[in-house]
Amino acid sequence: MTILVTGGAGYIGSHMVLELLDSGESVVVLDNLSTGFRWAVPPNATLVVGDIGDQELVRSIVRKHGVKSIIHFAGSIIVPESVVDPLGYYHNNTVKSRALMEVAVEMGIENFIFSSTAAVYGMPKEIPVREDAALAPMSPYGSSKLMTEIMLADTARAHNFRYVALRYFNVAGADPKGRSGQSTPQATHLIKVACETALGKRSHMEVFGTDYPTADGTCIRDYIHVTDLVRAHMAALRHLRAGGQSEVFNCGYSKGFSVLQVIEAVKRSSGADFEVRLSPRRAGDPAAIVAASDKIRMHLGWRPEFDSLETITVQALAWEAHLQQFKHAS
Ligand SMILES: NC(=O)c1ccc[n+]([C@@H]2O[C@H](COP(=O)([O-])OP(=O)(O)OC[C@H]3O[C@@H](n4cnc5c(N)ncnc54)[C@H](O)[C@@H]3O)[C@@H](O)[C@H]2O)c1
Ligand SMILES: O=c1ccn([C@@H]2O[C@H](COP(=O)(O)OP(=O)(O)O[C@H]3O[C@H](CO)[C@H](O)[C@H](O)[C@H]3O)[C@@H](O)[C@H]2O)c(=O)[nH]1
Repeated sequence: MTILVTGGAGYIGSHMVLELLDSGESVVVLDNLSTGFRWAVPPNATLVVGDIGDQELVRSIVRKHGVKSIIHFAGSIIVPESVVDPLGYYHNNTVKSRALMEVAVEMGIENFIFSSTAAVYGMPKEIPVREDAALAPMSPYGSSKLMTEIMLADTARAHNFRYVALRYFNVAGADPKGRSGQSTPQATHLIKVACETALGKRSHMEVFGTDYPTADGTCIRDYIHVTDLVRAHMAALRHLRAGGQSEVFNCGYSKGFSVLQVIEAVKRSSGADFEVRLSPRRAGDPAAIVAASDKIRMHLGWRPEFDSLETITVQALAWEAHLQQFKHAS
């Protein structure tokens, strides 16, 4: 009953692999290492270096390892990059997800868990945003993920195929045991950038937009610890294995923090007072987005354990310091 984790050499995927192995599962990772790292896959998981769009390769992995469940993280993830390269994003996120799903249906995969995103909502009318809110992505990244969600829903209606799509809000933090963390060089995510600046890897950082209609003028996001997020996947897997129906769940804490509040938290956790420059808005950013999280709590019994901005920033800083020491990624 091996689980195929696509994108398992990446930030969230590597935490998923650790959680699965900790739970005694057998894991095979398929990753093209475009943004992931070979070292991020623990030796007791099998790593196949290749592309999710390579159907013959996926077929052979499913056959060889007796895969019954797929957790699909592989994709391109940067909102502003998707604005300048929409076709690249539709190709990697939508077209290749379709290829993967086609093999999943053909090979009788019973459980499929998909990494969706809060970006499918765009700028929601009501906050916290519920799963049944209008879907109006503001970036090709969000659209590329929404199109995959639509394909999943249609496929589940037509075939013996069940899925859970998890709409992640802003994922941050690192493995509490210090085994993995966000390692992407030239990362663009706020907490990662702030941690790099706190540790002197960058001379300063920027705040993108101070004229949003929020209390302090900067964007509000719901930051979820990566370990709580992968535990939501474990709950989704149990749900599907028990014969549960296809569902879509938000993954967030229902708590919003502004960009300036996050930077303050990183300053407090690190004790470093670094330079912060106020800059114009970045393309594709909604002003505020916070998850309604009652559905996942109720249906999957998910209970977060690390829902504090301080815990997230302290562990993200610890991982950043580890990276600097060992120069895993540069
Ligand atoms: N990080 C976030 O805040 C966030 C929020 C919402 C959703 N997500 C989603 O979660 C998933 C994982 O994100 P992450 O932050 O771990 O990013 P990441 O870049 O660290 O991981 C993505 C992994 O997928 C691999 N990959 C990319 N395209 C591939 C392909 N065609 N074939 C095989 N492997 C491929 C990369 O090498 C990498 O290891 C993505 O689907 C992303 O859209 C992330
Ligand atoms: O150096 C930085 C980096 C970010 N920001 C701001 O911080 C906020 C958060 O930005 P991130 O880049 O950390 O995250 P996003 O909200 O753009 O996107 C993330 O969350 C989305 C859902 O909300 C998607 O899931 C997406 O995959 C994931 O990258 C935004 O207002 C952004 O403009 C800065 O001010 N300075």
